[in-house]
Amino acid sequence: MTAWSHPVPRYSLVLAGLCRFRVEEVMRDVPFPVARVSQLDYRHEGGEGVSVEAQPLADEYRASALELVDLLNLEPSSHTKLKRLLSSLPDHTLPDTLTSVLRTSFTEQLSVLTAVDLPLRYQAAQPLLNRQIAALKLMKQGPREDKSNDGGSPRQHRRGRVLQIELPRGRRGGREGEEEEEEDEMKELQKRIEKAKLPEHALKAALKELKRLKSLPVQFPEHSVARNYLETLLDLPWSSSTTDTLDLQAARLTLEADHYGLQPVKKRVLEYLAVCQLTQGLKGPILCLVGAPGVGKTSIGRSVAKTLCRKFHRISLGGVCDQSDIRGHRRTYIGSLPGRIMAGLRTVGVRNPVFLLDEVDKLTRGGVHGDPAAALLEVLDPEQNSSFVDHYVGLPFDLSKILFIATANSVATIPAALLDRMEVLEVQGYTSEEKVEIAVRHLLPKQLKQHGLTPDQLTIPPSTLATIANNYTREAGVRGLERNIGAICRSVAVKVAENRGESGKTTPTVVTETMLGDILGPQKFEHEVSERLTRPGVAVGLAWTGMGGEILFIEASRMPGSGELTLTGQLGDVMKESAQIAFNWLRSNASRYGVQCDVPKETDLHIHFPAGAIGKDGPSAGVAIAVALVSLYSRRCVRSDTAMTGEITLRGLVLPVGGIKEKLLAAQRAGIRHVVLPKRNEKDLVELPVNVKNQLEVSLVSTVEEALTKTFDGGLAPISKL
Ligand SMILES: Nc1ncnc2c1ncn2[C@@H]1O[C@H](COP(=O)(O)OP(=O)(O)OP(=O)(O)O)[C@@H](O)[C@H]1O
Repeated sequence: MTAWSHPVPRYSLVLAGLCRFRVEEVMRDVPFPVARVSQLDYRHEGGEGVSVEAQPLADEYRASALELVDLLNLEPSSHTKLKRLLSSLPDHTLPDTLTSVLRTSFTEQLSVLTAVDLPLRYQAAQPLLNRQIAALKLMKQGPREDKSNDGGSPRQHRRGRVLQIELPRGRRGGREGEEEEEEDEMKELQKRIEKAKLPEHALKAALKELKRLKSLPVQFPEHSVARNYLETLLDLPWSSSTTDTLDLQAARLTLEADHYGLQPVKKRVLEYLAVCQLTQGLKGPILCLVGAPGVGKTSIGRSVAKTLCRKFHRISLGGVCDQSDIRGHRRTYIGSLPGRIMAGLRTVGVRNPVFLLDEVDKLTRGGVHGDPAAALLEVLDPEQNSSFVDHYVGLPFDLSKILFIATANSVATIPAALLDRMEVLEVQGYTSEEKVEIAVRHLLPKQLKQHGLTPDQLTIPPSTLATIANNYTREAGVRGLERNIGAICRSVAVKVAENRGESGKTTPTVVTETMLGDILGPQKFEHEVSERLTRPGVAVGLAWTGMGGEILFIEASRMPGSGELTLTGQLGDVMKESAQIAFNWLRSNASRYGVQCDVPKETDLHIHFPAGAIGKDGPSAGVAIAVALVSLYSRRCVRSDTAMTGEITLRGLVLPVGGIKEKLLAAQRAGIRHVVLPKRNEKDLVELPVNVKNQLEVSLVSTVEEALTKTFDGGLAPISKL
């Protein structure tokens, strides 16, 4: 098994306000505004303190700020850190910094920002800080009913108390305005509830929550929790859906237009859609598209949604290790959220979208907070999903109208119970020729459009595309190819933009193979097989991973020592056992091949699988290991155009292995001309594209003996019979 990780670039933009200024004149608007400004305040870092007049106000403000920190219930270490941070802030920046983090309205923030004179700024900022402190104190006391009975709701009493503590008389009008604003918002929510066409159980829950929301002071954390919940409830598509417009003929055309090749997958997808149409339902098995990265799995999902005129949403399951990712967190937790299914429904706004469950094979199983696969099972089970209850939403929601399509790189790691509910559709890797076709028909036009170019401005001939596919990428899919085409488009876009600036005209660019070095840098992959097979003890195996097929070098070497067998290259147990089997087969057959297999005592044997940083496992390298060992001990080189795959037994039989098509495509990509395969894999050759069949000579073998006759120039036959 192999694993690669590509670093994902992340950027952060930091904006810092330096001073207050007044715009005197706007000189230009596009591409960004440029203005002449006059500076209103500016202090050098660590500069002078505040004026004598402002100092008492500054001291009072700082004391309140420290009081606020004490009320925050922080961990001791965070508490100390925050206090230290506050003490390090100069007096004149404190009101700006703190106001920006307090719970304040936009108008209030603006009032602090527009106060250029420091005393005025403190006067504007202090009440806001006081209000927050009072609210925190009140919260600490806990919600209590106000006994004074002069009408109005308990919430108004509590709100009133907070306001009396901290609002100077002059600002009370502002707070009343805010209260009115909030009342309006409640009315708005009420209207939304009425309009939302909620089913009865959801309507009841929404009205109950609204009632609760009205009774909660806005400063209470529960207020925002209740509000978020109500908004989630109202955003869910309880009754809205799109109308399916399934026309099989049109579906066929869309699938053909969007994808080159992939005939078996398209055929099966059409069958699936036809059954959906006839049964007016989607109770069939969930389709699971399995294949290497970049072979078009997501893209097929998107086309299915397009053919049905449904909305499409992709849910990435990679790394999901907690069932609450699927089923949501219970609302008792602050910051709890609905699960990915409900969040997806909220995003698409209809209850019958196409959901693509991406990377089901990357679900982490057996997490401490419940198995996400079990939760997913419930989502996908047609018997249960008509009343799926997300922990956050807490109400049954009908998921049966959703069309789920799953994708995975390999079936091996899909949880068995999930796999049982799915119909696996293999999406194979592409040959070099197919990649060029895909690039010409789809990738290049797409990239041109994305970069604002036209075919008149940039042409990449098929021969150049083939060089990119063969020498700049080594992949089963076409994502790397698309990325390289994107890089060419970017470099041409610069030229086009520059030329346009000068003369208003563009010169067409035809990218030849010789230009690739300048644009994409040196070639990343070469046909190195023949160079590496010039010494005895080296053989080429064929491996299959979730990333597609690979060629795998095997190097064996012996040296004086004490009879030790060393295996390196991050091998899994099964692969180590394969090496042991191959070696012991050779020891028991050494005399028949006239070789001195004298490992015990006099020599050490070392077998290495290069690309040592990548983990490898599986039994399919057995034949290749045996061949490398025979090559080492017989001092004969393996054929320089040959690669092989197959499991071996101790008796020297060659057993069938998986991933034949991907392995043969990888061999063809690496410039191999001859492959040795287990005889029992003959049936897998049927699905091989004709051009690959024509380019590769295939030898089918049942025993290691037969394999040896095929892998050495002139063959290698035993000198005596068994
Ligand atoms: N047969 C094809 N015809 C046209 N375009 C294709 C074909 N195969 C792949 N592509 C294009 O290649 C790109 C990558 O495909 P996509 O994202 O669907 O891959 P994927 O199999 O879902 O990969 P992953 O497993 O990494 O999610 C997309 O731009 C897609 O349109």
